[in-house]
Amino acid sequence: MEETGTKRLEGKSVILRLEFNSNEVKFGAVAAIISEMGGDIVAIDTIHMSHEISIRDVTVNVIDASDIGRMTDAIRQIPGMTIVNISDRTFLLHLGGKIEIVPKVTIQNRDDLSRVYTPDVARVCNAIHEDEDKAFSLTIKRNTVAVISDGSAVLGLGNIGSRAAMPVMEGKAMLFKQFAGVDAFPVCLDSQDTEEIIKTVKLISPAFGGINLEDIASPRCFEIERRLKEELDIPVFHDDQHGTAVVALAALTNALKVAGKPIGEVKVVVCGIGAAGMAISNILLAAGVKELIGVDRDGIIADGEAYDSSMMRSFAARTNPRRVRGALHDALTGADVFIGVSRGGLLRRSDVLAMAPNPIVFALANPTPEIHPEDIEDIAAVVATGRSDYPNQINNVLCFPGIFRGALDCRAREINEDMKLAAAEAVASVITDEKRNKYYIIPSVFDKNVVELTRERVIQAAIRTGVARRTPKEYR
Ligand SMILES: NC(=O)C1=CN([C@@H]2O[C@H](COP(=O)(O)OP(=O)(O)OC[C@H]3O[C@@H](n4cnc5c(N)ncnc54)[C@H](O)[C@@H]3O)[C@@H](O)[C@H]2O)C=CC1
Ligand SMILES: CC(=O)C(=O)O
Ligand SMILES: [Mg+2]
Repeated sequence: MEETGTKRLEGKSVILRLEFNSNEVKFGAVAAIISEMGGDIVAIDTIHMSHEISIRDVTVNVIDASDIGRMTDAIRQIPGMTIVNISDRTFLLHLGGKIEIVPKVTIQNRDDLSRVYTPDVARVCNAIHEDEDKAFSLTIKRNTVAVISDGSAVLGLGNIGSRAAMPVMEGKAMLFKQFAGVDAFPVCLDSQDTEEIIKTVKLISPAFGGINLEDIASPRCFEIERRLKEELDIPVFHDDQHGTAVVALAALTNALKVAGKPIGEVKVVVCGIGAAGMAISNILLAAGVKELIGVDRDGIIADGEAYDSSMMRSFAARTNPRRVRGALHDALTGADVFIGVSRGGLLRRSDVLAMAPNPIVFALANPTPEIHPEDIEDIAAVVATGRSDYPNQINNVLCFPGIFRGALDCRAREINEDMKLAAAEAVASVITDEKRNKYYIIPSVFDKNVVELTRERVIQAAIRTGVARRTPKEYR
């Protein structure tokens, strides 16, 4: 099995609305063609049925999206059969967007109206004017996070712009609410200018208890986060950096136990030293990794090379102690761990074969990983991706809901290093010694213990490091 860039089409589900004359054609004929063309019928809904005309919605799953074209061409050849419509279930789910705002109380009469709005609301406004901290208790601020993107590094899709980023940010908002009860709002900015973004986020910050920066390209994301952290008194967290780093550390902690390797003795290669790669490297160094090599587009990052950014110069100075030079393959020779947060399909089976025995491969690029698990399952001790359709999903969704839940509940001023490390320990600890194995190094996002434990550890760390402005009842 060789080599890089294998083109793989992702599974897809479509609904075909079929109209046919039941005297002329039987539904079984269509079903047979769908099956022959690689389709799996998962639902049939009758929309209309008369003596002659039958209209049915047929939901079909296919592994290879190109099967859909062949299948519909074949169905169109059946005499008496018409395809009225083809709908993509994912697009249907996005019609009109995925979230909405729902009031907590209903306005039933003029008295209610005068309380929620003018004139009575003015008393509440004045109370906040006199003591701005009351914004936390008397407005949505205490439970609301802005999910901010400029659309410049959306998943692994690149700079697709702010409008195209909205479905991802709406998705993040859903995850915040479903997993941690946090009200999050997607804010996609029509600017990719660092100063404009900083200014805009500061201007809208009064309404929010936290800022989650998402899918903003490096190196701009580093400066934006640094300045906002300095200039705002609410937590600012770049999810692609720190969320990914926390979950990667949690997963590596457990993967190393499966592979039987201590963290201080492993050689780690991080591919893609952008937002996620820089933060993953930093947290792994803080957690005890001694030999870490970064690889970006131009190859291995090494001290002594000329880099434009001071962050890259600092990274080079802190990593690659043996001053290895060359390309990804050179970095991977003899390495124990590969962590990819770069681009889909760039890792080859031969690269993994060059690694040390029992290699650990985290191919985290989304939506297409650096290598597909089935290509190396037989030679790797542990494989993980960022996707939900393989075992071992390393995705920042495992930590950002719990981290923000904890930070909001103790009204933390910031999310600091101790809180991130505490979150990584919490996520890792959900997998007990008895349960841990090569396919189970990281819990499911649906495991309720993840958010609960993360929240608890994050609050404890915030209190310990003096950034909590409120102590929740259970910690008093
Ligand atoms: N599983 C997860 O939870 C997460 C996955 N990701 C994925 O990681 C990838 C990177 O995301 P970000 O760090 O936010 O983007 P980014 O744009 O900040 O960084 C990407 C880095 O990869 C480098 N790169 C591009 N092509 C390369 C190549 N051929 N070889 C080596 N390096 C290369 C770029 O120069 C850049 O430094 C994306 O695919 C994203 O979807 C990001 C965050 C979370
Ligand atoms: C998971 C995520 O945040 C990303 O791929 O950008
Ligand atoms: Mg992201």
